[in-house]
Amino acid sequence: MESDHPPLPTVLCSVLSMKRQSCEVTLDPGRSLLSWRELRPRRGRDRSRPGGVTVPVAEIVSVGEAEIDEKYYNSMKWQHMCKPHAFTVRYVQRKRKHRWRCKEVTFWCSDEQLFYQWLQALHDILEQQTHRPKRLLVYINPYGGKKRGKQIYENKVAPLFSAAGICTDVIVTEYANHARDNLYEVNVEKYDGVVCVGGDGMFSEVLHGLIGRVQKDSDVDHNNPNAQLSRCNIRIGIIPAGSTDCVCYATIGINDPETSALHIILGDCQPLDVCSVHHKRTFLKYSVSLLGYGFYGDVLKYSEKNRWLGPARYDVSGFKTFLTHHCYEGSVSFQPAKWVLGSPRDQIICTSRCYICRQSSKQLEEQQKTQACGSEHRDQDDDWTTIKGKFMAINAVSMSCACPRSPKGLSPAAHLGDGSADLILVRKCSRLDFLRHLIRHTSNKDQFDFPFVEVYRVKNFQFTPKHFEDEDTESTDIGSIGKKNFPQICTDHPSCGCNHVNSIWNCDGETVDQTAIEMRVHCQLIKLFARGIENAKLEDDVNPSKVL
Ligand SMILES: Nc1ncnc2c1ncn2[C@@H]1O[C@H](COP(=O)(O)OP(=O)(O)OP(=O)(O)O)[C@@H](O)[C@H]1O
Repeated sequence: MESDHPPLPTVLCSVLSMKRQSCEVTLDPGRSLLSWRELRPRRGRDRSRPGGVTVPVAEIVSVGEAEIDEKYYNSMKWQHMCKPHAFTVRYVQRKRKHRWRCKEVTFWCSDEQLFYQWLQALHDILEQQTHRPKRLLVYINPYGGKKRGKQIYENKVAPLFSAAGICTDVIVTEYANHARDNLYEVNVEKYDGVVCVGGDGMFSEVLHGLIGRVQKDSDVDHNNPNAQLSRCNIRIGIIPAGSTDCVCYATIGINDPETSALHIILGDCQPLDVCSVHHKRTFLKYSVSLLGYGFYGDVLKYSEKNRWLGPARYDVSGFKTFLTHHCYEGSVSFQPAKWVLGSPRDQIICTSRCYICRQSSKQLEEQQKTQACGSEHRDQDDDWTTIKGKFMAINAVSMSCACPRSPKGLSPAAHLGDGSADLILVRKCSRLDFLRHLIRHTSNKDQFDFPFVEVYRVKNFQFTPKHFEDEDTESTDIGSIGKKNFPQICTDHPSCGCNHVNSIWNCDGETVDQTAIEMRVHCQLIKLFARGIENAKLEDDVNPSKVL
């Protein structure tokens, strides 16, 4: 009688040589682990402790025939090898602060047959990692950040892609929006991912190109603020080479090109919420990190005027904006995200394999199933909350927005893929109070714990500046009002600090001209080659390569 169970994969275990030491090397396909340990620990090592390394197959970067170093081979002849038969395994090694490095180890086999058996077994097991990309489209911004995009890609990323057997088509952009426009034309189907080498602006270009392309292909009108956008299944990789690299930092935990390249090679997948921003029935932009009016809008306005200062422009402009201390009047309406499990002040940080994001993912799947069966999913329209006032800042963040300058970010407990954004309202306050609020972003204290700060977890919101409410809203474009210096109405005396012109919206570091906007969160609209920020303690229990 035949058994119903598939045959158990056989464990391959051999004695191979590594750095002139005999090692017991084991490939356990059942547990997806490659491990090795020295049979006789080298002098100076603790002999009572069996040393060894275990690497999950999921973290092997590549396996290949070793490049033979003649000198080394000659010194190996004592092992009775008449021909060199060695293979090299490259794998991920975790360093401090979420930094990854590609480590390599070479094993020497006593005969050709054993060598091919190992090579075949390792190739077979890597073939099963079907989520890994084989072909990538790469866009390089040669002018982002310190203008080192090309150099970073060629020196740190391309050699790793090539070692991992990834084919690439590389486009060095020639003008702003080159990547975005190109994504409307290329045959994206033939790629497993799109990689951008640059900063947040470059990522935003690729994001707009890809989402726009998918909506075009599936006949979705992106000008309709209520349209159900089609999800993009092609993943985006970010090789950080910009000034801030906020999206990379918040999804991987570090701005490091080699770490990002390794996440791409391993085929990581992190779903990400995207917010659409509209003015009436006109699409303006997509945002994945910060949509900020008031303080962060003004910081961007000044920093754009001073691009020649390079990355330092953000500090200069932040300081200047703080000194000007403007507040803006208007009304904010929003619908709370009632179904999400977390709240902005619960201190539950979004980490890799985040439970809250996974729950949203399940809900999204169920919603899509219901829609596929013909039932309409309807949002409730009756739970709008409106807040009127004078604001120093209105920020909607769909991720923590952590970056090296602000390691906790604007909303430390915001989630990457829960389908919501944290709406932070900083009401008019003294300069000192505002400074206290800003300083809290760099400390462990709750930055929302002030009487002038409110935070809500929302699925959408609308903002109307004060003067816009007083005007004929159907015919007036707010951007042009600002430009014409239309007299502004402040309900207090002019000395109240309310600004006479509007601020602008800062949408992921790009300016938006219109001030009256509506924003909606699209749950897990795109996917990144990332895994969220690893919780070092948890990850240690689950897998990483470690000395046992
Ligand atoms: N070849 C190019 N010439 C001029 N501008 C370009 C080119 N390629 C891309 N851009 C534009 O440059 C802008 C800034 O690029 P990028 O985001 O890479 O760097 P950055 O602004 O220094 O970094 P960050 O956005 O992280 O602060 C983007 O908005 C992008 O559209």
